Amino acid sequence: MEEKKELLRIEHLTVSFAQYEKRSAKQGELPVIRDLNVTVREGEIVAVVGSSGSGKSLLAHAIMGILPANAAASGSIFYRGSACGEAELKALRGREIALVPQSVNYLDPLMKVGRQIIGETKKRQKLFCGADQGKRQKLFCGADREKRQEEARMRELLARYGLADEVADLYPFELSGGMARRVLLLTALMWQPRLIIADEPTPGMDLALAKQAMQDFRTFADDGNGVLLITHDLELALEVADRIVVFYAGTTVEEAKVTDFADETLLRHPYTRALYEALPGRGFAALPGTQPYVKDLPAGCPFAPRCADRREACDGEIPVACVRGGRVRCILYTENS
Ligand SMILES: Nc1ncnc2c1ncn2[C@@H]1O[C@H](COP(=O)(O)OP(=O)(O)OP(=O)(O)O)[C@@H](O)[C@H]1O
Ligand code: NI
Repeated sequence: MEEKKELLRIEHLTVSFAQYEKRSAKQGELPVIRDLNVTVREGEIVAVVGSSGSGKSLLAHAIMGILPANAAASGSIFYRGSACGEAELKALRGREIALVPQSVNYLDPLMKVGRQIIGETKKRQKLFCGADQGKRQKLFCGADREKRQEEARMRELLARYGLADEVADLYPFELSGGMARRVLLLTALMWQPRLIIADEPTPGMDLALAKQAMQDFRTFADDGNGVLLITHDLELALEVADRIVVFYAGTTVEEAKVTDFADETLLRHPYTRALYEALPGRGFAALPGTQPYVKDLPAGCPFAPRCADRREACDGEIPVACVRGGRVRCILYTENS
């Protein structure tokens, strides 16, 4: 079978925050993401699964080029085969890559919802048509017809997510949390980008709407686009994704096909197996202990303190191994272990 074309490839991404050390004017570096790898191909939904604080949102922000000012990133981000620096990412986020942010605070509080949904689409078209060619753009885009089409599409999307037309005339503060989430989601769908980065898109939605969102992601991916679905909900991810990337304490510990989750013995990393054991259908066996805070990360494997298979070599460097068509970062799969 022909390998699908890559949309996004992230290699060895590291994100650190500059911070002052206690009782000293010295600035230290706090790495919160370390050596992280993710790939999304055309036609794929890739789910990034990990518990709170594992670095999922920071990954989304690194891809969108919107990390906070005190963060420094290194590593490589490729979009459709081209390496992207800050400027390239900025251009892409207006056109090709859309974010469904985790926080509803991303809505502009001073602008009516409808204008925001359509405004984002306009911004994108401007980039396509050439920003400084105002008049030509009007002719080129057929302004009136275009506007009617956009409004019709917006109304269709609003209805699909159980929102009345009137919602377009509200300000964000007049929306409930769940309504605001739906607006963020349909804004991304409205753009028709090539890649959607959806950071916890469904909390606050009821089951039917969450299912609708997943179905829309599936259709979007089947049209040859890509979705990076960020979630702490493995069950949801298993329903819709093609591949699962498991995060633990700021790094990728495993990359597996969804079908690997049909049989526990196909899973590779002890943490992935622990997540699997915690699924409702598997008896909710919660893993004792907590994910370490980035400041207290042990050397070597961050999961080692909670791992039943722990051995001395876990304290050293752990390379990524390719196993059964997936990837794993665990000493059990390296030579001489
Ligand atoms: N601006 C910041 N300054 C310092 N540390 C930060 C900053 N933003 C995030 N972090 C730290 O980076 C780590 C990863 O945060 P991130 O928001 O990516 O987690 P997450 O996996 O998205 O969690 P959640 O599931 O709760 O949304 C956390 O330990 C967090 O404390
Ligand atoms: Ni997050």
